[in-house]
Parts: sequence; C-alpha cells; structure tokens
Amino acid sequence: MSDLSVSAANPSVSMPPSMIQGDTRPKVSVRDLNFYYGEHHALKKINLNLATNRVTAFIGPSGCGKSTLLRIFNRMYDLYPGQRAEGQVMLDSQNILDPKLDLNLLRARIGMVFQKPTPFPMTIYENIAFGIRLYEKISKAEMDVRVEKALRGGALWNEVKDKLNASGLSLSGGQQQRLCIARTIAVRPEVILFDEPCSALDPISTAKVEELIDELKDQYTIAIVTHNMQQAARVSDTTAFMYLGELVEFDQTNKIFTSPSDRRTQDYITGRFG
Ligand SMILES: Nc1ncnc2c1ncn2[C@@H]1O[C@H](COP(=O)(O)OP(=O)(O)OP(=O)(O)O)[C@@H](O)[C@H]1O
Repeated sequence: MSDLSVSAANPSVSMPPSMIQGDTRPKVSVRDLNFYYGEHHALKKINLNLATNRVTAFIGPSGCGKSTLLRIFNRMYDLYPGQRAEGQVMLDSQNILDPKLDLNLLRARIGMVFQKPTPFPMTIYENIAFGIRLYEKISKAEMDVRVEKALRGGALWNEVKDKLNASGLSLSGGQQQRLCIARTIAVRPEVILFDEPCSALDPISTAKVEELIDELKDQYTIAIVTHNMQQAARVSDTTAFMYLGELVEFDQTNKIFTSPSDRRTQDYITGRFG
C-alpha cells in the first residue's frame, strides 16, 4: 500500500496502517517543489501527496502559499510571465510541470472552483453545456442527460430543473457556487481544487457546499484551501499546515486538530497568530 501522506520532516514516512482506510493511493504526488514569483521564493521544498478519493485541506496564515500551491496543480501560473515552478508534481504517472503537457487536457482532469462564484453570463443549462462542448461532440439528447447529471452532482438539480433557461446570474450566491461546482464536474475531472469556496457564502449555503464536498469525494480527489478551521476539520481527511512558504505539518486531520506535532501548528489552530 502507498503512503497516505508524508510528514514534512521526513517525506518517506508512511502513516500507521491503523489510520489507513480504503484506497489511499496518491493521485497527486508533490516532490521537492519550489515556486518563484520572479525573485520571490514563495514555496520551499514542498513534499506531500493528495490521496485518491480523499479530501486534503490546506490551512495557514495569509500569504503562506496555499493558493500558490493550488494553482500549480492545474498550471494556472503558466498564464503569468516570471512565475516558475521547480521539482515534480505527478498526476498519476504524468508530471504536471512538464512544459510539453497539453494544458487543456490537464485542466479537464483537474478542475477548479474559485472563492467567488463565477457563473458565465448565460443560461443555467449553457453554463454546464459550454464546458462539455469544449471537449466532446455529443447530441442534444446526450447533452440533456449530462447537464442533468452534473446539476444533480452539484446538488442543484431540484432547485433549477424548471428554469434551466434562466440566467446563471439570477441564482443566489450559494446556488451560483453549486452551479460552478456542477460546471466543474460536468467535464468529468479526476481532481477538484477548491480555493476558499465558501468565503462568500452564508452559513446555510456553506453547509450545503460542505455536504457536497463530502459526497464528491467518493468519485474525486479533492484539495481545499480554507481559512475556516472548523471547515477544515469537518470536510477533510488530511490537513496540511503551511507557514511562510513551507509545509510545516501534514497529517490526518484529526491528529492536526487534536495533537499537532509542531508548535507553530498548535499556535495557529488555537488562534495565537494568523
Ligand atoms: N502574483 C504575485 N506576484 C508576486 N508575489 C505573489 C503573487 N501572488 C502571491 N504572491 C506572494 O506569494 C506568497 C504566497 O501567496 P499566496 O496567495 O499563495 O498565499 P495564501 O496562503 O493563499 O494567502 P491568502 O490566505 O491570503 O489567500 C505571498 O508572500 C504573496 O505575497
């Protein structure tokens, strides 16, 4: 069996077998990853795995590098000159950092949901169908099935099934975020990245999105950046605590929140800084 996670101090350490349940093969393996914004060394020698069909939370004070790491997983940084990554980030057996990689295919395999809901200014139906059409040529009947499936997967179908031709922008903030999640899963990714997906949502919508994340992990490997400690504790299986561009601690979520090994993790989760 493969490692569930790696400790920052010793990247080769396996989790105790008693803590491993089900399939914990790494879907994404990060090895000796460094990232630079020009001269600024923003991520320092990061080593960790995202386990298959698990939720991994990234926590840490503002500016510690959580979003930077998430954006590396789908090569978002490629859009910006002067930003560069060194090391290895394997998605199964393919290095995400390989300059020859087809980025459209990568982004179909690794979807991303952003902090603010960002529906396209088109109908609810088209919000879903648009992405599918970029990758596949299917009939209207097949598309109808796919749209319904994605909206069900995004826990939105019952609320929108009678108004698929209404604008995506006419939905509430929480519904818009679930539409964005539905749009992401419509193209059948393998990994979903959530960058503070609930920070613009009210508590009820937040609970719905958290519930959804819990359901989605049966089929997808999930990484989530959050400032909300309770959220990390509720939704994730493993948690990475980052500080000043370094991975300080990476372990079972339960362990991180009850008996962290590093003083800095302890200080952060108890609100002493950040
Ligand atoms: N476009 C950029 N150009 C230069 N430096 C950047 C850029 N984006 C981020 N940084 C720097 O990289 C470091 C990591 O930033 P990042 O946004 O990844 O942190 P974060 O942990 O996600 O923070 P937050 O919780 O506030 O979103 C910070 O020092 C930040 O100032």
